Amino acid sequence: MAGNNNDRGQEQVSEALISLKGVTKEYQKNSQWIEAVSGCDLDIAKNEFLVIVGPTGSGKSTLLKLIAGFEKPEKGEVLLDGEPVNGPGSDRGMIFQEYALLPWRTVLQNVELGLEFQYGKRAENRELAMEYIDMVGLSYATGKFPVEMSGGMKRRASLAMILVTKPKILLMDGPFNALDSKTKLTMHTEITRIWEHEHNTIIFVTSELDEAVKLSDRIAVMNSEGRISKIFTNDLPRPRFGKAALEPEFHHRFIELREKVMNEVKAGAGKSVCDYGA
Ligand SMILES: Nc1ncnc2c1ncn2[C@@H]1O[C@H](COP(=O)(O)OP(=O)(O)OP(=O)(O)O)[C@@H](O)[C@H]1O
Repeated sequence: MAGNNNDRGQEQVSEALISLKGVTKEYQKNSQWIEAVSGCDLDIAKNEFLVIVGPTGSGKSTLLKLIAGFEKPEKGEVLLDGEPVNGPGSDRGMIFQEYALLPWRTVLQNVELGLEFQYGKRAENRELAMEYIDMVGLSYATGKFPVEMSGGMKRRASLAMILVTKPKILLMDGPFNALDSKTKLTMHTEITRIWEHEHNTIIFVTSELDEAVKLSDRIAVMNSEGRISKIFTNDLPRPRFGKAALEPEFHHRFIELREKVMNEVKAGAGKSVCDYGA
């Protein structure tokens, strides 16, 4: 079974925060039923930064939606702290590729909205919103509307909107796709800093292997059959930015892991599109 074909990464999770047990999700596509996710077993530890990679259509987004509770499995179960997930909850915050900002609200008003949904209008919402806007480095732009902001600023604002509600689990689906490389680098530093500060558990989908190796504790590879073919443990020391990343030994290990993951993705791509580059 695919879930058993794991690297030692799977063995290291002694106490799982999230457990997927034999999870299968089917969709009807072109009048046929397909298994978008097929018999997945996966344990994710508290405070872990897990990155999921795989070819197009391998079920990465579907796996996140199952953990978020937006989708229900046909077979198997998703457990959170040992309890079955029956729907979305404030303990899980999902960040999509698209921005979730309301165009007629400023940064501050958008971030406050997250709190209003959860707690209603309260005096302390503004102060808390400001704290998280500061955390994502946007304090200079609290009064700006989405139309006045760059892609990077909108990502930051979306991140603050979710983070302010303090979800213990962050589900991030290609959150930094389509950002220019400089902004992406800043976002990588920021999300790592926030994760270290807030101690949340992050499950992050990407189509970029550099991003996967830079951010992860472990990397789960999905294949064209919707299965997890392998889980790699990422032993690279942190921090992984700036001077540390320029050390020859670090660079060598970085490339080595990237290659291994790349080979696994390619091996599992089948006929599906594999846009992970050379
Ligand atoms: N709501 C849906 N209805 C029908 N089919 C769906 C639905 N959502 C996903 N699928 C199909 O399920 C499979 C897995 O989709 P999913 O979006 O999870 O893959 P992915 O790995 O995230 O892909 P990508 O990297 O292209 O975003 C694909 O074949 C997709 O077309």
